[in-house]
Amino acid sequence: MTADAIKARIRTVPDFPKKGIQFRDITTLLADGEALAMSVQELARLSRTGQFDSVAGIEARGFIFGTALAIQLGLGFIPLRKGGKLPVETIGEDYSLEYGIARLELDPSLIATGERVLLVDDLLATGGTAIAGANLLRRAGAVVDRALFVIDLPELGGAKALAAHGLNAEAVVTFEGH
Ligand SMILES: O=P(O)(O)OC[C@H]1O[C@H](OP(=O)(O)OP(=O)(O)O)[C@H](O)[C@@H]1O
Ligand SMILES: Nc1ncnc2[nH]cnc12
Repeated sequence: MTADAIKARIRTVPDFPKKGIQFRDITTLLADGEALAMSVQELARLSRTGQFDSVAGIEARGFIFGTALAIQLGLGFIPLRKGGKLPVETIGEDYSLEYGIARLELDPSLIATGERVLLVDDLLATGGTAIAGANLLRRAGAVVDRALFVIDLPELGGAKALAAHGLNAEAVVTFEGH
């Protein structure tokens, strides 16, 4: 029921940002206080089977849910930023996603060796973004084996791709089709 209520608040926009993409737009979910709170509660519930020292979120939409979850769990938040945004020395990964290519960067001094980091993003499609995020965190010394999403698009194979990289992926809701 909770998942259905959350799903009902997500808007689907065809052919954005490219023809053939069914864009799952979370802005309608964010604008609904009850649905937003439920989404964060569901992420917190999924996280309870693990022990974490911090939460990392992926710019931009992953910052919203990742920060809210970190506050809920009483943990710090690690931002994985898009290329060229951080004012210090960074490590970076280039990657492909459902509709393009991008780069993520991390300030490795934010991570203690062996720190257990929970990776969070709004949506899992091909998994390219989350794998790049996990790679960065691991290069900085973190232990990363869990990733949580509000939305999974299973037909794009993201969870399988993450599993091949040692990451267990779970999501609050799924959408069939692209
Ligand atoms: O599983 P993948 O195929 O890698 O796609 C998923 C990623 O795509 C979207 O981010 P986008 O790069 O559009 O950035 P935004 O959050 O800044 O809108 C989404 O927020 C995920 O991070
Ligand atoms: N179909 C989709 N909708 C929203 N964000 C996405 N990121 C990657 N694929 C997406």
